[in-house]
Amino acid sequence: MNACAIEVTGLRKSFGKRTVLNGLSLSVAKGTIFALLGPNGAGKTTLIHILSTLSDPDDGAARIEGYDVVSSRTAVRRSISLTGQFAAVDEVLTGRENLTMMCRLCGLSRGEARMRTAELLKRFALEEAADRRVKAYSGGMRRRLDLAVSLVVSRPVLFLDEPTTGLDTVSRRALWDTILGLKEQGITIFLTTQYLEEADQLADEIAVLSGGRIVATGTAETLKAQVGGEVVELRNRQDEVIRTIPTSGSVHDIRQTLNEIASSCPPDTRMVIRKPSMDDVFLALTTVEQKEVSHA
Ligand SMILES: Nc1ncnc2c1ncn2[C@@H]1O[C@H](COP(=O)(O)OP(=O)(O)OP(=O)(O)O)[C@@H](O)[C@H]1O
Repeated sequence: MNACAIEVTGLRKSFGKRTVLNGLSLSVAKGTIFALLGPNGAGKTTLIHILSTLSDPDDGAARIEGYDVVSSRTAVRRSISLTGQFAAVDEVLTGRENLTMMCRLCGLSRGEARMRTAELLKRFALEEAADRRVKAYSGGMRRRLDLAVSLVVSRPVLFLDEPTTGLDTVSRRALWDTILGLKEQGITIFLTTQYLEEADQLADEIAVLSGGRIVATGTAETLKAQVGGEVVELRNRQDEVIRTIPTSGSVHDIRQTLNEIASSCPPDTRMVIRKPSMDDVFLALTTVEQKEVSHA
């Protein structure tokens, strides 16, 4: 049995002269959470559209649960659920009506639809708001409803395109718990995010997308280790970070760094040495890639 839920090799996609995906390859193990991390416009949604058969690649191949996204479109669609960036629910209907409608569209009988709707309202903590119109829902409630709607029929692979964008911290954390609960049920989750903390908290594996390719993959820990052992952080009098510099942490390296920066720092600059954060990782990896692209 293939242990990969998603396999992508050499994927390319351009819009006119703009190359968005430039030979992208990745694989996602079954039953894991995979986070694709990239800044605005990096091509995350473009990749999700190809993997969910909404658009075709120009070149390369992608398989979901062993099915090719171009030649076995129907089998791929039967293997996936997709929650996009914008809530795909009807605002005039209530949460319960939206769910029941989707259940009926998916072929469930009236009785089955009622039961499945009640189950999903409970699972996504929407019971209290079930009979309110969606236009009165908060952002977090809408996201939960959107997720519930996409899970009316249980599929092995779930795509979440920036699931927590625009949510406040409390709603974001609540949605993380929901996503982790779906993983516990054995669902493979492929999510895109701009939030490093989200990738750090949720994902078994993280991939950084930059310049149309995956520039690094690993766990949050291995990615941090890749950037270097420590970071020298310089702070001004107001305690604001003015610069961070990766370092191996050795006395020799830190002395060399200090020699290089000391003359240009105001006298009250303070220095701390700390482990790199995911922000440092992201900056280091995408900056190197941008330099390579602009020199190409
Ligand atoms: N149908 C299209 N026609 C032309 N250009 C497109 C099309 N779809 C996407 N693009 C361009 O491709 C690039 C990548 O877009 P995409 O939406 O995949 O990025 P993203 O990483 O999801 O960004 P965001 O985080 O802002 O959603 C952007 O420059 C976008 O303008």
